[in-house]
Order: sequence, then structure tokens, then C-alpha cells
Amino acid sequence: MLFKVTMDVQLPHTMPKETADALKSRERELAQSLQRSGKWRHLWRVVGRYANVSIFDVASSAELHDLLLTLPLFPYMKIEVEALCRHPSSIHEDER
Ligand SMILES: O=C(O)CC1=CCC(=O)O1
Repeated sequence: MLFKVTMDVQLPHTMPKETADALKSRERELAQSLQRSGKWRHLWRVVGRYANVSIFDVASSAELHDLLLTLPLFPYMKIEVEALCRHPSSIHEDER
């Protein structure tokens, strides 16, 4: 199942830089591992915002939920999820 996920990062201004850097580093490590696994298919920066738009390919909405909860930045992100399905005019067979 494909999902579009928008993540708006909202780190508290009072968070020490070392804490924020450590969180971002752990987030990056996990995000890259999930991309290599194929579950995190696309990761795009939203221009002008500390936010990303991502496409996840997971077995179920429950798997996506559990995965999002593991993200180190989860407590500091506003997350919106939209379910996707193949467009009838798409020329890409792998979009399901
Ligand atoms: O910077 C972000 O958009 C939050 C984030 C998600 C994956 C990652 O490495 O950073």
C-alpha cells in the first residue's frame, strides 16, 4: 500500500543544539535504512519549510503507523497521511 506522508518538523526553540543534532542524526540513519529497504520510496524537502513529503510503500496502515512512531523526530512532527492508489492513466506498472 502506498501512502503520501507530510511531516512538518517543529523542534522547540529551547531544545539544546546538541540534542537536536543527535535527533536529526538518528532520524537520518533510520530514514536511509528504510529507503534502502524500499519502504520509504521517496523523500522530498518542501521548499521554504522545515518539512518533507514522503511516499511510503508498506503492507498496511498499521505498519505505517508503527513505523512513524519509531522515528526519532516523531514527538516533534505534525504528520499528515493520505492513502494512494494507482491512477488509471499512469504508465508506471509498479504504482499500486
Ligand atoms: O528533515 C526532515 O524533514 C525530517 C526528516 C525525515 C527523514 C529525515 O532524515 O529527516
